Amino acid sequence: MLRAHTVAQVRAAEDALMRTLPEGALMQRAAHGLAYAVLDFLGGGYGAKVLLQVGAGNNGGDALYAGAVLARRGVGVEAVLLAPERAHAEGLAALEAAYGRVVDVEDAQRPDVVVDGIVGIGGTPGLRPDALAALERFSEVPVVAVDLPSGVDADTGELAGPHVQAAITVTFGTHKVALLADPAAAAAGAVLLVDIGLELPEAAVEALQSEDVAALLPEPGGESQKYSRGVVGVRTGSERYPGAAVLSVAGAGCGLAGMVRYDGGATDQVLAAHPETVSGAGRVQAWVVGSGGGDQASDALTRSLEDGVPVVVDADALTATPRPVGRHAILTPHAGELARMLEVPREDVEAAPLRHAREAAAAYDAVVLLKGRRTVVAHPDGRARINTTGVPWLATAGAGDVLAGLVGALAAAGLEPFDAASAGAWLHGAAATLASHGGPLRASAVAAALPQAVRGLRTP
Ligand SMILES: NC(=O)C1=CN([C@@H]2O[C@H](COP(=O)(O)OP(=O)(O)OC[C@H]3O[C@@H](n4cnc5c(N)ncnc54)[C@H](O)[C@@H]3O)[C@@H](O)[C@H]2O)[C@@H](O)CC1
Ligand SMILES: [K+]
Repeated sequence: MLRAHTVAQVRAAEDALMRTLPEGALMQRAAHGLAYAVLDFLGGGYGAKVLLQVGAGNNGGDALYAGAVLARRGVGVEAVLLAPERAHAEGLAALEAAYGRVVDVEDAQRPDVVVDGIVGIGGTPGLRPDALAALERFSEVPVVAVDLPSGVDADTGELAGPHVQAAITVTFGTHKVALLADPAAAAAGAVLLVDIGLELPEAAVEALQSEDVAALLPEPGGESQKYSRGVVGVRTGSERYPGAAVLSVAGAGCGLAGMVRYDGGATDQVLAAHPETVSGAGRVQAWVVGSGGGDQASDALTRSLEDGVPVVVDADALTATPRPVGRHAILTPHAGELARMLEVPREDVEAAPLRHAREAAAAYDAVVLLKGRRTVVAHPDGRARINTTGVPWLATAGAGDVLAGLVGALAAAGLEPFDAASAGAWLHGAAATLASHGGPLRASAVAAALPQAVRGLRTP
């Protein structure tokens, strides 16, 4: 499991560890990890040029100490001090002892890499004009961010004005929430974690990794039969929108549940595309409702909720969802749908997806899966998972229908709603990556790649 912690959690863990270590030891661990990441990024040290942007706090201290390590490896290191009188004194002395130079930004040589040590977890969101001006001097040079891209809100992943756009972020001790949650996560680039030995409490936000998904997936045994593996019922699509039915049945029919039952208005098309489907109402272990259901979606939702089994609620059924609906429901909106559900502008949801997914989970007392580049799964008890698989090509019509069906199959197979939603998002993204191969894809290709994504988890 990849774990992300809040600033308060990190500070408490750092304080506890610092009491057991010699002064400055933690910063040395951080700075060495940072220096080696920069060397890796440069592909070697000798003859390269690095410019450090150094703020007033320990984040700047990390950059200065790392600069000293780099300078001893033959890197030409220059440092711009954004608050010269408050720059980390020992870090500065170390840099100067290694023949690194402090320069005014207008005198700096063109570097191969800029190191962003402006602010870390002690920063307020946004960047001050002097920091912004210093960054703009070499705006086309790749940035390695120290701990976080400066300017983002560490605990929420929200932005408030200008921020650094990093190629990579080297973070210390644990991930920060902003490194998982969009929009900030999109500013972090690739994230490298340097272990500095922190003992951390339960994470504020998690991201499932392949081994976590593998452990959650159902495993058929010799005694298994189709009913014991779970039946997923699908009430999506309509005569007018048969495609949504075909695609949600394709997701539900990924093979993780024992059987798919279709009970909607597009039976002929569903059976033509997926002859293994059973048609008509009957007992199921989870329902999927909403996609392309038009006016019938609300009725399908009511009947499905009455069964008391997990219900995946998508698309047209979302606005008909009672509030609270209860913890057997899994709501799967995109930003526009969540905005309508919470009666807020869509831009507000996009600017703060983690916050809005949590608000909706609390308001509906249900698991909420908010689709996006970094899909958020929020539990009404406050837990949240953020999905890191997928490719931009996945933003294609029908992909959400496949996801709803897949999550329904996992719930029918016995996964808790929170696990079904987060494992479903992971597999959906992994299947999209396989289907894409770096190129465009159709939603049906994502569904077709699901068995391969599952197989990949079982044979590492
Ligand atoms: N505490 C520790 O033991 C360790 C801390 N480490 C580093 O220390 C960082 C935290 O250091 P600090 O607590 O000193 O805080 P920071 O260095 O993150 O920032 C605080 C300073 O930046 C200024 N500032 C705040 N917001 C700003 C903005 N928007 N624009 C410009 N300047 C702004 C403030 O005046 C303050 O002096 C971590 O992110 C990490 O990089 C690491 O060395 C690991 C060990
Ligand atoms: K930084």
